[in-house]
Amino acid sequence: QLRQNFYANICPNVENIVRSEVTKKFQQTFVTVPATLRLFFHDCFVQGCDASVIIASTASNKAEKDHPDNLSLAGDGFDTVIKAKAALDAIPQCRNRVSCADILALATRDVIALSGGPSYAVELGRLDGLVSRASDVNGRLPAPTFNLNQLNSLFAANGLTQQDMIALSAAHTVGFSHCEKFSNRIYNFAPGRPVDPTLNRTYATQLQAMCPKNVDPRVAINMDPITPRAFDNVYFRNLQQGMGLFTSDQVLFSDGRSRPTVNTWARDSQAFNKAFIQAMTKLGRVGVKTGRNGNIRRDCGAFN
Ligand code: HEM
Ligand SMILES: [Ca+2]
Ligand SMILES: [Ca+2]
Repeated sequence: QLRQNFYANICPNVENIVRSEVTKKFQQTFVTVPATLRLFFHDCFVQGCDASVIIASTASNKAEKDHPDNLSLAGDGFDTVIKAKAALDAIPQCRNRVSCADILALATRDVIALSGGPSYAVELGRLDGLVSRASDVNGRLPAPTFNLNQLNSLFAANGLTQQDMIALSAAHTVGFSHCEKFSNRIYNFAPGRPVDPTLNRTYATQLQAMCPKNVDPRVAINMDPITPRAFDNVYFRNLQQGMGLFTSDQVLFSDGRSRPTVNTWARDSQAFNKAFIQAMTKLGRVGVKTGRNGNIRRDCGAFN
């Protein structure tokens, strides 16, 4: 099982070394924050938190990162882990002793704190996985069109409650989305009703301006239009205003079963922070590898 201070005798400075590399990377580009956070989520939901998402494809194996749902993972997340790993490997005592999965868990905690979110103790001791197949991603990641039942059942399959799911969705308080991920909501929602009625009218018009039909597919927009670079509970206030970007965001307010939680966390950032920390800690326990199911990779992007 995981525990805090797992590396106390193996690599006592691991947390400082990772934090200092993540901070350097953050100073170069803010994208480090959303990229690392999303990478951690996509790792944990497929084969557990085992860095399987970081593995590169080879001639004989199409890896998770080349599944369509992972193609939009920003390179800066992978790069953050690789840089932190290199810094650890430069210290003889730490060389190849810290798993890539744990580095990603620590880096995720650090990017959240760097962008103004809560900090928390990270449980450690994950091993890196021995399998990474694109086909394993099928059906394991949520789609932006999901309704509450679909969200709840996918998160429940990972041991997470509706509360955890709502708290984790607030990760969309930072970062970007490509236009195609929500274009259905602004152009062809339903026959005779092009715009999703749960979408704020002004916001819908702004989205149409930023994402015209036939927009360059590389265009990406802020998911939180108000505080895109702050990890905060404005995500929930946006939902109250009809400014959730995806169906899967806005449904948390539209559906009466999740709306009370959204309202509470929109009002009370302390309560949100507490729930978020608990949910991230639970996310970090999903499918953890121990013993013969894993190892510590020498290169996070390739099996030993
Ligand atoms: C609840 C269901 C979720 C759905 C349907 C969903 C879907 C998406 C989609 C479609 C994007 C845009 C990708 C793109 O166009 O590049 C995105 C971005 C993002 N997601 Fe989620 N997501 C969900 C939950 C989460 C969770 C639990 C986390 C982390 C704890 C997370 C973190 C992020 C981040 C940080 C980004 C921005 C990435 C970037 O700017 O590079 N998401 N998500
Ligand atoms: Ca994984
Ligand atoms: Ca924000």
